[in-house]
Amino acid sequence: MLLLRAWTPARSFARCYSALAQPSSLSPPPAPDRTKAKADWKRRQEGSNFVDTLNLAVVSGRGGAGGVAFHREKFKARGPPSGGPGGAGGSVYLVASPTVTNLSHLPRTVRGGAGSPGGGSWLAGKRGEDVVLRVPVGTIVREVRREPKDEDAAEVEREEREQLEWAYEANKIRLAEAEARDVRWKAWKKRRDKAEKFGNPDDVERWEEVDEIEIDGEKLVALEQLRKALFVMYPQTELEGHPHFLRTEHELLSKLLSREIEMPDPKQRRRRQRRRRNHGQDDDQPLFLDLIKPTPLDQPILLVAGGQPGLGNPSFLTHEDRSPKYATRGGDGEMMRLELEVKSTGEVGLVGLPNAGKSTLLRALTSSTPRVASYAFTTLNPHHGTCILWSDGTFSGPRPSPASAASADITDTPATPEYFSASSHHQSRAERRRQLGPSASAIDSSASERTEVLRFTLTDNPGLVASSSLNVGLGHAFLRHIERCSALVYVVDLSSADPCEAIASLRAELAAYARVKGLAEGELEGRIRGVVANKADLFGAPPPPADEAASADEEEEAPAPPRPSPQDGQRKLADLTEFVRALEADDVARGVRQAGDEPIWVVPVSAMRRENVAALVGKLAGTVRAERERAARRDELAAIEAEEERQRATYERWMPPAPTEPVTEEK
Ligand SMILES: Nc1nc2c(ncn2[C@@H]2O[C@H](COP(=O)(O)OP(=O)(O)OP(=O)(O)O)[C@@H](O)[C@H]2O)c(=O)[nH]1
Ligand SMILES: [Mg+2]
Repeated sequence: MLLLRAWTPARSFARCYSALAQPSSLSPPPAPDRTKAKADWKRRQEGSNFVDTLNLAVVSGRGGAGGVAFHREKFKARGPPSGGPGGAGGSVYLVASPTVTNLSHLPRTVRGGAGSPGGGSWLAGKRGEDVVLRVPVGTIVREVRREPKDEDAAEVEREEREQLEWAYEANKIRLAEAEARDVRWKAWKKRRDKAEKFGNPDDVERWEEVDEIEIDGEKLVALEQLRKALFVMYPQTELEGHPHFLRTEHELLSKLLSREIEMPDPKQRRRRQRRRRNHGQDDDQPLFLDLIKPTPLDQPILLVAGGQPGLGNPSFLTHEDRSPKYATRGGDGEMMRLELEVKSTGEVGLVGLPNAGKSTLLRALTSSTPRVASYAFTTLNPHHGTCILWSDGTFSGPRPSPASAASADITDTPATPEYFSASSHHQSRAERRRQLGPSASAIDSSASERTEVLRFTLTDNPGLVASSSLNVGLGHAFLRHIERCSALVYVVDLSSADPCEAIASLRAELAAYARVKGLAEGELEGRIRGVVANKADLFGAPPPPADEAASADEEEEAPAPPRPSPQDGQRKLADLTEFVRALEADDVARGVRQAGDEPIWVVPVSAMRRENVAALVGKLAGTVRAERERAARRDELAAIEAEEERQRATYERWMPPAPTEPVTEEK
């Protein structure tokens, strides 16, 4: 009865609830991440379903029970046992995939399929379906454990253990009785057979069941409950005094006691934590994965293994027991709670204040189309683009835009660019090519001759504001994606009042964030490789109006404020370069940067008008090549170190230890 009481849903719910309500004294629950909720809300407001942090539970499927059946055939009334084994439960795997960019496709609970029970005619049950979670490359996976630290949970565990011990004791008594009875029965049968053959059968005493040892009622209930959870019985079978069955039961209970297998939970009311490697020992660390590289598809990472399949009744066939009328149930699935955090990995990350033109730049250099608008925080999640450099000196990033509306297609575009609008969908290819203008056809015509020289990824990050590092606003939600880029580039608005001030502010934020996250001193500032001075077109005379109608409109409007001269722009650019050199010297003095490193480049561009972007691509390509060389050198060094370590370990294993005491020679 006690066992039943321990497993009633109401009780376990009350316990779970109190376990949640009472914070454990050892590990205080983390404060709710308000910034995350705010970031998600803001993204939803903008119509984006980008999710970069997620808590989810993964549960593997339960194994199917083995079948209990006997073969039936014409002229063969009592065939052999023919129950098939159950199907194994489905496991849950994890794969870091380059084709996934966020976690919005993942549900809160992921379940592996349950295995089907085995059938008659030796038919095995169907395997439960495996589930593969696909997460973006750059995802950090942490296992969250709610340890049953509080007294209530410990009490449940103690009760469970007690039930198991009682069941074990009851089974032991019954087994001893059954075995003794078996011996007596065999002796009695021998006597009776002899008497029937040679003498008077009435001389042999009647077979009498000897009174069995009385077992405590609670212990019997505990045994019955566990029996139900462990075995499937043939209909209308009474195996209470069956020695072979009791022996199998004894083996299973011993394994449960020594924690070789887990306690079953017949109704699946409670999910078990992931099985510890050392069965209940605390030395098994929670799972932690940092998926920097894509996982090979043939080597997915196993999170929780599916439950073991149950055995069919032929598995219990022995010389003594020719018709076993029982099979075992499948093992329970496991559960693991995970916390996923995506930190995008890009080769070059764009860092800048809001409205500096980072998204416009990404559109100009790659075929990625992040939203662009003249207000701050247009971008709320990172956007990636790939820039390809061809042998003829061109780069195939941007989709060529209609020449007549060169600027209109970039500024203040809706979320869906016109390239994807319904009208352009139904255009013929020739029609679209005509619309794209002569530049597109020039590139296309030489496409067969040119070859790809370099390909790199660029990441447009949300704009940073002062105190982002303190998680103000959507601070860390934005900064986390900068952490992983191997090279960083500042994007500043050259036409703003003080571009140097912008760089100083960005630099301070990066330094503070590195400090908050426990990164090395100057880790993020040290990754700055260049500065893009954007909006250089705002200096000097405005471009001529596109058509007459537009110029007529402008004449009616109030006169525009005077534009700064090209000389102003050059002066600002020189100041900016000087400021960057001073920062570089400071970095070298602090040891963040090496004196021989390539200098930080400063390139003026107009991302909107796509002017001087070719020069910028050249600089970015140089940076990417240098970074790749550096990474290759690092990998080489790590490989040499690992090899040295391996050789040292081998040497220590095979060489005799040095004598500790001086050996005295006998004379
Ligand atoms: N004149 C001029 N305007 C530009 C240039 N680049 C961007 N802009 C304008 O600047 C505004 C902001 O551009 P975005 O690309 O959205 O800026 P952002 O840095 O991505 O902004 P957030 O996403 O808010 O961080 C838009 O109105 C663009 O049209 C440029 O080279 N010249
Ligand atoms: Mg943007």
